Amino acid sequence: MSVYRTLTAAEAVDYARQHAGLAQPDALVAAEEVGDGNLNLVFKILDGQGISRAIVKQALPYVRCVGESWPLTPDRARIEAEILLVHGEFCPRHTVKILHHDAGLAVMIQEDLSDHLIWRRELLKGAFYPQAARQLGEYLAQTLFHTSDFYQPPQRKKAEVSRFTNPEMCQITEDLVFTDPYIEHERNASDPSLAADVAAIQADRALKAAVAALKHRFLSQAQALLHGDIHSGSIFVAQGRLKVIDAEFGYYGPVGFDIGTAMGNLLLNYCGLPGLLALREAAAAREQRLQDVRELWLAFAGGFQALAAEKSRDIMLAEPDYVRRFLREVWIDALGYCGTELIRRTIGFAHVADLDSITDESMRHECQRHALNLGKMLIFAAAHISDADALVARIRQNG
Ligand SMILES: Nc1ncnc2c1ncn2[C@@H]1O[C@H](COP(=O)(O)OP(=O)(O)O)[C@@H](O)[C@H]1O
Ligand SMILES: CSC[C@H]1O[C@H](OP(=O)(O)O)[C@H](O)[C@@H]1O
Repeated sequence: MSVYRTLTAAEAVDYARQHAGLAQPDALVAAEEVGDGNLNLVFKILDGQGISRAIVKQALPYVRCVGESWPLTPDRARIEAEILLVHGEFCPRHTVKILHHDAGLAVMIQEDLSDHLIWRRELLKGAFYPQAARQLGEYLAQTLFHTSDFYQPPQRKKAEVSRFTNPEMCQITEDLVFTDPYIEHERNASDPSLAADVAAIQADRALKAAVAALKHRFLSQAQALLHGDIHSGSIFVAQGRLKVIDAEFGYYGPVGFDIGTAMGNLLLNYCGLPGLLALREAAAAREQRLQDVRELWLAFAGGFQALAAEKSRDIMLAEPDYVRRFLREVWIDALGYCGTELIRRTIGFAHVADLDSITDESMRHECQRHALNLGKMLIFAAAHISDADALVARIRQNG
């Protein structure tokens, strides 16, 4: 195993030449660092025509957007690469291909997806990808079913839980999603005019108890190998195509966390649209987002149910009444986690462009308040929302 060092652009090119497995490695001549996430270095490796042929992604030993004052395990790169390999085995159509990885250097080489676009950026412009939500639901059904106890032999599953124990990254989620927004914390960030809303959230004992229950399940329910941070910025789309990247927060956790995070990011866009687009376009795009949320759930639940009927290896778990009961539990969890994502992306450490890029201040605050209220409603009402149509009706009632 190699010893860790941070790669320069020139070293990234050499590395790709040696390890990407391309037919003409010497055609690779330059690298461009394009990382725009919170954590890592990402190089596009270019040929003589300036066309990107592969991606070299390396974990830094700290949180990139903060600096060396926030150290962070580079082992997250091994976990990310290995999760994407597992997910790629079960859903190759919608998982980025990992061409090579090295745990010592905390580096991986991925297929280049430059012929796709980041979904969040498309959603900000009001662009609609009618198949994307269904494809994301399919990715979630395949990856979560095949890594769950429905499919994995129990001894192998326990070994996998251990291989993917990801304590430092989980702690970030535990803190940033489930704790900081509900207390005064220096990592939180929100517009000063939301101060009263923030104070109300932080004083709401019933809300804190409901979020505590969600946090407890995140801490203790090893149901399946999650992506762990499946937001629209970690999803590439093109017409009829969708690919998931960036699984470094993954671990064995509650299935509803992935579903809720994905839904939450679609709903953050729903809340932000009136501040991002003109009235008519915003209204149309909002309808598409509601359709996306519905499709996402139906594709996931339908896919999981079909896989459970066809491929479950545990004959007890395969009992159709139990599968239905399990999916009901996932639904309730997902609505709760959708609520916590809406809240943490509005008043916590890591925000989203769907709200923060709204330039009109009062409109931005209105959209942010909407996200907070929708988040609270979902956390409280989760167990009383029967299905995807009832969810859409509730969201409409909420504003
Ligand atoms: N496989 C890929 N193909 C093309 N561009 C990529 C690929 N992976 C990452 N990128 C680019 O790098 C950016 C950051 O990647 P990401 O994996 O989200 O980093 P981080 O882990 O720091 O959040 C993406 O938004 C995208 O623009
Ligand atoms: C200190 S990490 C903050 C935040 O960043 C991650 O998102 P991204 O995919 O944009 O890097 C994750 O959501 C973390 O909660």
